[in-house]
Amino acid sequence: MTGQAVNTPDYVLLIDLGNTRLKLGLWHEDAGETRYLNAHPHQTQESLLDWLDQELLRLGVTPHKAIGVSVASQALMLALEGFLANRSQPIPVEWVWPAVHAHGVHNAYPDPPQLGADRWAGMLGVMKRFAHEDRSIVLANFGTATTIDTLSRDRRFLGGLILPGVSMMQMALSKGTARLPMATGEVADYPANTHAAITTGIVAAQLGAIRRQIDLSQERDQRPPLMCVSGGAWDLLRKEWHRTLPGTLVEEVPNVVLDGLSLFAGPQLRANSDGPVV
Ligand SMILES: Nc1ncnc2c1ncn2[C@@H]1O[C@H](COP(=O)(O)OP(=O)(O)O)[C@@H](O)[C@H]1O
Ligand SMILES: CC(C)(COP(=O)(O)O)[C@@H](O)C(=O)NCCC(=O)O
Repeated sequence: MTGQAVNTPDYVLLIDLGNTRLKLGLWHEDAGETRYLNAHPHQTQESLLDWLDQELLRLGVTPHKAIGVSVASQALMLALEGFLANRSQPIPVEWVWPAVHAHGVHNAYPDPPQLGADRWAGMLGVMKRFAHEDRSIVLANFGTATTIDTLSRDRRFLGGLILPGVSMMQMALSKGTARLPMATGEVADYPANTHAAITTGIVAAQLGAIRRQIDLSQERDQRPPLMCVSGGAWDLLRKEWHRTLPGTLVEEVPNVVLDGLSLFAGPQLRANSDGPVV
């Protein structure tokens, strides 16, 4: 029937369900590429599902399945699965969980399910994107939390840091003290007002943590790592990054988690994985 979405076996919906936003992509099997769609916050389940409905209507094709990672609540995952399963053309969801090894990457976590699935997909995403890079890769994701993960030259995920994200740091200071506001100041060398003092402290904490991981790679490899950055809060840090870490190679990879997920979308590529896809 004209105008009706067709359930097409060569399209796979990619879902990155973070603590703040859902990020969506569409993998096209024949073209071997991902169309990055959009992102939406999920303060309320209802508004998220309304938004998703609109996004799916706009696609013009119905993916035959979805592949996702989630670090959000089980309840939200189930709501999303139910919503996609109950459409006139159902889209079953396969969730990707961290494994000991997948797509050429070894996982440092002795208990892989403990690792955030988004961090694992991020490591696979940089691996895919920079397959020929002969240096360590440090991926900093500035999401709800900030994570700073290192992939070694021989493609082992070595481990990484978790710290509160930019907004979470701002909220913690404002909620946990009597006198500190939600800061909106500018970064300064020696801040002389409260807003600037908070903003500068937060930016310094974020970039200082990254410097630590860069220095560790430098010591181990005797050369600097390739730095990759992603996440909604990166925009707030970009300017200060270039001021405090001049000369550091940096690649902006906003869709790196979706890139990692796309490895599980194609049958040939998926066969290379020994990780659980459940
Ligand atoms: N329009 C926006 N909506 C929500 N968060 C935003 C927005 N713009 C920037 N941010 C920042 O991005 C963070 C969320 O980034 P995101 O990559 O979506 O995180 P997550 O993967 O945890 O869902 C927020 O904590 C906030 O600091
Ligand atoms: C660290 C995280 C909260 C980051 O989530 P995000 O900010 O991307 O929503 C998430 O990856 C997570 O819940 N991890 C589990 C613990 C771990 O990775 O060790």
